[in-house]
Amino acid sequence: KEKVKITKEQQALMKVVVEAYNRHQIPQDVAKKLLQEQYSEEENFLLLTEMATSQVQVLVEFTKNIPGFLSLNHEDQIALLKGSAVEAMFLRSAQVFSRKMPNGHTEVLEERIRKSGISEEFMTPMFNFYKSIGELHMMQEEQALLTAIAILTPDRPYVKDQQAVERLQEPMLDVLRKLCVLQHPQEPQYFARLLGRLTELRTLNHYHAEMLTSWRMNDHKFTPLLCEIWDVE
Ligand SMILES: CC(C)NC(=O)n1c(-c2ccccc2)cc2c1CN(S(=O)(=O)c1cccs1)CC2
Repeated sequence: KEKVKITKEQQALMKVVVEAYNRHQIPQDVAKKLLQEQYSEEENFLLLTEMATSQVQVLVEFTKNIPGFLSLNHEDQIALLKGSAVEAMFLRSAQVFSRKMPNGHTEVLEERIRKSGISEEFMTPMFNFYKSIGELHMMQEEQALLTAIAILTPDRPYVKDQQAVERLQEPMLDVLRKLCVLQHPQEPQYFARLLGRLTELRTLNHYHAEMLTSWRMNDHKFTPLLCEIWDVE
């Protein structure tokens, strides 16, 4: 059985990505607000708008710290950010949702999200995803690398130089694969399960587009940043 070894430069790459991931966290006070006293549907929606807007800012800062990203063609940088924004939001949501919270908090959080004006039909796939991420008990290195891998997806719409994006994504996939083998020796399928979550994420893109349409119907307002990153209005 070949001994899997993470090289010095892979160690360095992982360190940069994990530090960037941890440096750019959503302000806890915003997440805490969701757990505080009873909110109306309208206020829950506004809170999610605030959290999602803050997360997009965090996403942009994290992405700028991915080695090589800023050397990509500028239009491609925008195409990758817009193409991955919703997936990164769902991935971050799943990580926030499956974080160990004082007992009862997860249920309160779920309640607030369910009462925020999002149509019932999107709740099941959304919460199924949160739970499927939670079951993986991902380490923060895995969370950071998986988010970077999702952002560096070469076949997003309008990406011109896909090879350049592949050249950035492949080293991330290599180090994540080795990390999974080293951290989960008794679960050889773990890396494949992580990548399977990325496939599940893509289906959530579709649900999100439908959510947006239904919100627009009942005249829900979003922030300029969300409108820009989601291409609405
Ligand atoms: C952590 C942040 C990024 N999560 C977040 O904002 N959530 C969370 C969520 C999940 C777990 C814990 C805490 C929060 C659920 C939902 C959203 C946002 N979206 S949205 O972006 O479509 C939206 C924006 C405005 C109105 S609806 C709807 C669903």
